[in-house]
Amino acid sequence: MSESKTCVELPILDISKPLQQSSLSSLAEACKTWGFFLISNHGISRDVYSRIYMLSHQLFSLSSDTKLQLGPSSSSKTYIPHFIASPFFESLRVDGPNYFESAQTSANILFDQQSSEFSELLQEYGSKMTELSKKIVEVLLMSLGNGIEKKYYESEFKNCDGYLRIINYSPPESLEDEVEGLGMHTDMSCVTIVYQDDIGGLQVRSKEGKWMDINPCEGTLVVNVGDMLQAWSNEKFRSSEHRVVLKQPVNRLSLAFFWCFEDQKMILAPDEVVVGEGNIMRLYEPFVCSDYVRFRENNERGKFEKVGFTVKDFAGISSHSKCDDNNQNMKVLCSCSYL
Ligand SMILES: O=C(O)CCC(=O)C(=O)O
Ligand SMILES: [Fe+2]
Repeated sequence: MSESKTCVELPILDISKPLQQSSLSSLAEACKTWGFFLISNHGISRDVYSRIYMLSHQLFSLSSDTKLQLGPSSSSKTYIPHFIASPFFESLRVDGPNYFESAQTSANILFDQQSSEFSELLQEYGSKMTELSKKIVEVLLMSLGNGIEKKYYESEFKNCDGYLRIINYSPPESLEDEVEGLGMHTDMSCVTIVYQDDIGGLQVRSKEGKWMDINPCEGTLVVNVGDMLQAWSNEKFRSSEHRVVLKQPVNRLSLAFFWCFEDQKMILAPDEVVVGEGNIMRLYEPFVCSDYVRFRENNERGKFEKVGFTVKDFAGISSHSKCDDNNQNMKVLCSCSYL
C-alpha cells in the first residue's frame, strides 16, 4: 500500500513583485483549501532572525521566577509560562503599534543591565510585519476579484493593528514519541505571519481531518488566515485548525505576528463578497471584534488542547441556538485566555 503524503505543498507568493493573475488564482485556491500559504522576498534578513533568536534564547533561559514577573498573574500578562498552552510551551507577547516600548517594558523587568538592543530589533521586526500584513491583506482582497480591494481595503482594514508572540518550545529530553507543543486551534486574527526555525513541527488540519506538515522552507514565512478574515470573507478564505508537534528533543523557536481588526470593529462581509463565486448565503451575523475575543477568552473549551468554540459558533448563521447556549455558558466558565 502506498503511504499517503503528510506534507502539504503551499504556493509561495513573491511579495516583492507585482502580481500575476496566475499567482492570484493559486493564492485564492490555497486560502480556500488550506488557509495557509508562504511568502518569499519578505525583506527580513537572516541576520535579524539570528539576533532575535539569540536574545530570545537569553530571555527564555532566565529563571522562572524572573519570567513570572511578567505574567500570567501580573497586570501586563505578557509572559505565558509552561503548562498553560502546553507543558512545553512558553511565550512573550510584544504589542504594537509601539513595539519598542512594549518590548522595553518587559526587558526592564527581566534584565539587570539596561540595553535597548532587544527593543530596537523588535520595533524593526514589528514595523516590517505591519507593512507585510497590509500588503498581504490587500493581495488577498485582490484575489477575490471585482475590484474588492479598491473598494474595501482602505475603509475596512485601515485601523488593523498587530502583536507579536515569541514562542519557545522545550520538549522533554527523552522524547520517545512526538508531543504536542501547541494544541489544535484557530487564530482569531485577520492574518498571522509565522517565522519558524528549521526544526519544523507546524501542522495544518485538512478538511478531512488529516494533520499535514508545513515544513520549514528557507527564506520564506508562513501566512495563515484567521477567524476574523474567515468571517469577513464569508468563508472565501478558511481559518484552519493548526498545531505544533515536537518530534525531536531540541528547542524550537517561532515568531507569530497577529494582524487583527481593532476592538470596536463591526465585522460584516460586504454584499459583493458574499455574492462572489460559490456560496451566496451570508454565513455570519455581524459581530463586534472584541466581543468575539472575549468569547474565546472566557470559554473553557477555547483552551489550548481543543479548538472548542470558534467564530462559527459565535456568529455563524446556521448555529444560532448553539451560540445562545454558548453565551449562557460564558457567564459561568472560568477565564482562561491565550489564543
Ligand atoms: O509556533 C508556531 O509555529 C505556530 C504558533 C501558532 O500557531 C500560534 O501562536 O497561534
Ligand atoms: Fe496559531
